[in-house]
Amino acid sequence: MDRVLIEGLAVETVIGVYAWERSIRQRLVLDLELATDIRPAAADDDLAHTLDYAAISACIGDFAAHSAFQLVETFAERLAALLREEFAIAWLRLSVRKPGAVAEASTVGVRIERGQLT
Ligand SMILES: Nc1nc2c(c(=O)[nH]1)N=C([C@H](O)[C@@H](O)CO)CN2
Repeated sequence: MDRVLIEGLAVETVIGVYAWERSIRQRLVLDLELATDIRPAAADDDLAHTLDYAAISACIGDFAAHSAFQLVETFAERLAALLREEFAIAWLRLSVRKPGAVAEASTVGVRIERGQLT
């Protein structure tokens, strides 16, 4: 199956388990692979026949701006469910990274896959 890609998408959100994290916004960096057949869009050269990565990126930014989860796990799970519902995405792989959360690591985070590849 083909994929539409969104890589290195930076968003600002309230995220974290500790008290000091509840009153600040922190940066998360997301990578997404969205399964879709790109041939109909390519055949017609028509954005309406594919997953619009600009619209999806805007949706993610809005989701982050209005969420305040403790765990990156929860952020990832809820976002994956929202995107699959809103954009009829059969399968996706989503990485959510929280750079700077662990000083000794270049980054930390989670990667999930949801849905079925047909
Ligand atoms: N698996 C996880 N571990 C931790 C998380 C998390 O979201 N998932 N969060 C924290 C803290 O919020 C941390 O990011 C603060 O530096 C700790 N471990």
